[in-house]
Amino acid sequence: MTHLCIVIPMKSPSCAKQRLAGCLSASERQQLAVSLYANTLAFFQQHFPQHQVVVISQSCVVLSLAKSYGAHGLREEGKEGLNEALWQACQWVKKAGFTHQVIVPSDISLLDKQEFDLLFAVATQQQVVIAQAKDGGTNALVSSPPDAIGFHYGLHSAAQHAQAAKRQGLSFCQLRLPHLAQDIDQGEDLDRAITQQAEHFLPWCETTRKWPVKERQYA
Ligand SMILES: Nc1nc2c(ncn2[C@@H]2O[C@H](COP(=O)(O)OP(=O)(O)OP(=O)(O)O)[C@@H](O)[C@H]2O)c(=O)[nH]1
Ligand SMILES: O=C(O)[C@H](O)COP(=O)(O)O
Repeated sequence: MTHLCIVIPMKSPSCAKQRLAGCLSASERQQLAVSLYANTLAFFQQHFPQHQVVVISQSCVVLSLAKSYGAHGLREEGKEGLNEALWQACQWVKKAGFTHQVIVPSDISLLDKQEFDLLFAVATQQQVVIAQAKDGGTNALVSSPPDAIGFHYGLHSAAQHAQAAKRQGLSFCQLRLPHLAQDIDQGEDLDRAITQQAEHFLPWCETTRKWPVKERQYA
């Protein structure tokens, strides 16, 4: 019996999207981070209400927003970074008796139900499933049991997670899904997202008066 918990790690908005500092102001970066995060919460509440969602963050505002979308909020202890935050969340997921943990970042520009239907279906057949990010990162990580492998988010993390699963003799597979591969890290990612999914980003663009500016210079 699959009992699946979705874990969303979320930085404090004031610290988020630092790589966009070359093209967005601090308040624009904060607005973007929060709108992507709220969109992620709304997506799972609407399309996968049967799955528990857990958010881990240092920010009370982030945890309060999680609660408003029916998610459970976990207060991150210390400031050790993403991998430590995920380890803390994983202890809660294990203790709560979930068989599968699915880590999803808060900054995927367009979440696609069919891609997650596929991810969750594969998760019933493999102990680890890695949905690669466009830059070699990890944009979704399924593990069963939740602590099946350690967390190696950072440079080339998809390969790191695959090696960890292989080392431990676990069944695993890597997926490259068109929308799930697209998180927003750099200015070019933001322009692509606004251009390709304008209707989805319209509220944020209008709030911040930002629109794809072809000649915009990115740092
Ligand atoms: N709880 C928690 N979440 C984190 C931490 N670092 C990153 N995240 C989250 O992990 C996901 C991937 O984050 P990154 O792309 O590395 O960070 P970012 O804030 O989106 O962008 P940068 O500031 O440019 O690195 C996002 O959902 C972040 O909010 C952390 O230390 N703690
Ligand atoms: O995917 C990862 O390992 C982390 O999210 C960091 O990668 P990113 O900075 O490309 O999002």
